[in-house]
Amino acid sequence: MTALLDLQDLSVRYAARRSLLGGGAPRPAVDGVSLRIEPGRTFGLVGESGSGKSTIGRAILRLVDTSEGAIVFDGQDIADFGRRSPLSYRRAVQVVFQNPTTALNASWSIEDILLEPIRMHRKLPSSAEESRLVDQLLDQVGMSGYHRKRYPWELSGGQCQRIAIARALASQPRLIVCDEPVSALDVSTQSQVINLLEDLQEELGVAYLFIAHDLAVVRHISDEVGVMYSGRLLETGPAEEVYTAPAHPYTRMLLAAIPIPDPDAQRERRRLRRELRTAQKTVQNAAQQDVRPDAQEPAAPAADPRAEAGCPFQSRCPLVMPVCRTVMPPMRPTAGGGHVACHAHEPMTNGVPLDDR
Ligand SMILES: Nc1ncnc2c1ncn2[C@@H]1O[C@H](COP(=O)(O)OP(=O)(O)OP(=O)(O)O)[C@@H](O)[C@H]1O
Repeated sequence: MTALLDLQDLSVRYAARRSLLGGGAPRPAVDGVSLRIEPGRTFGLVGESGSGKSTIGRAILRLVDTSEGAIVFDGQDIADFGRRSPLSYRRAVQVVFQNPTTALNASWSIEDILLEPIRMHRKLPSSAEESRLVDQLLDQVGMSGYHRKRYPWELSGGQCQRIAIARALASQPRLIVCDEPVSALDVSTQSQVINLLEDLQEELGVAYLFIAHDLAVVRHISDEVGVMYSGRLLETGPAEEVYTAPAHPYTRMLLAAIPIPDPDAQRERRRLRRELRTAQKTVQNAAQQDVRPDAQEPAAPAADPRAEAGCPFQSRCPLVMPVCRTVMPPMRPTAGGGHVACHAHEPMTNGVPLDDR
């Protein structure tokens, strides 16, 4: 299937912040990220704070410039648009931000908030039709006509997020960048909003880039998942595969940190920890037997992962090897149809380890 959105080796650098030590080269906030989103599907992008997730969203929305690589939307490199995106792109790609109360203009009524994108993008022949569309959008996000004359500050966080979703839908987008859309909501509201997004996707065929710092949040909504660390994508794959057979030590650590009351899930987590310990021993044994000079060097922790060569996860990785300190591992296929950037991962070809062929 042709990708709706195709990020090709995308890098984004912010201008270096001034420090007492002087400027220095700007470090990439996003470093060589490639991912694809098919029409009507959801890509869940996870990683801890500062890993570069929102920067990818901002680059897609053209709020920051791309330093290297390309963002191809529906077959077109968006760099070809020039400084200002055409209305067609702004119509096709919408955003829902984390904080619904600040994302909505507090001095506008809900009706005005929805009428603005309707007038900009839909060009309906009469105000009666615009008004009908306001009702329809409210209905689609589970709100009623009663809310038309209300203001954002009169609504709950969950209701504001529903309005933000309705506003995004007003232009009939093909992709919505959902940047931590449920992080500011309580747990029961989170699942309502996620269910709503899933229902809307089924009804409208819209695709989502769903950004979250928590793997648990993206599990059910995502078709594909990508795990970021320090500007790099370390693992991608079909959501179920990433959750049941995580290939990167960082993904395993993130999964092991999710609190789950379910005994089956706890068993699964113990299995993941065992797997990680076994892999750790295998790597340590291999390093001891390795006669290469660099194999003898101790794995010193790196102060700033992005300032170092090699894998950005090296300073926290239980499987770190000397090569991890000098060479960024390329993305290699995993048995489950995903890709992982890890030197400790057994390379696969069509699901078969290379050494077993
Ligand atoms: N405007 C900016 N100027 C300079 N550096 C920035 C700017 N915005 C973000 N950064 C830096 O870029 C890196 C990636 O930030 P980004 O916001 O994309 O991460 P994130 O994974 O979305 O984290 P969070 O969930 O906290 O938003 C961080 O090191 C951050 O400090």
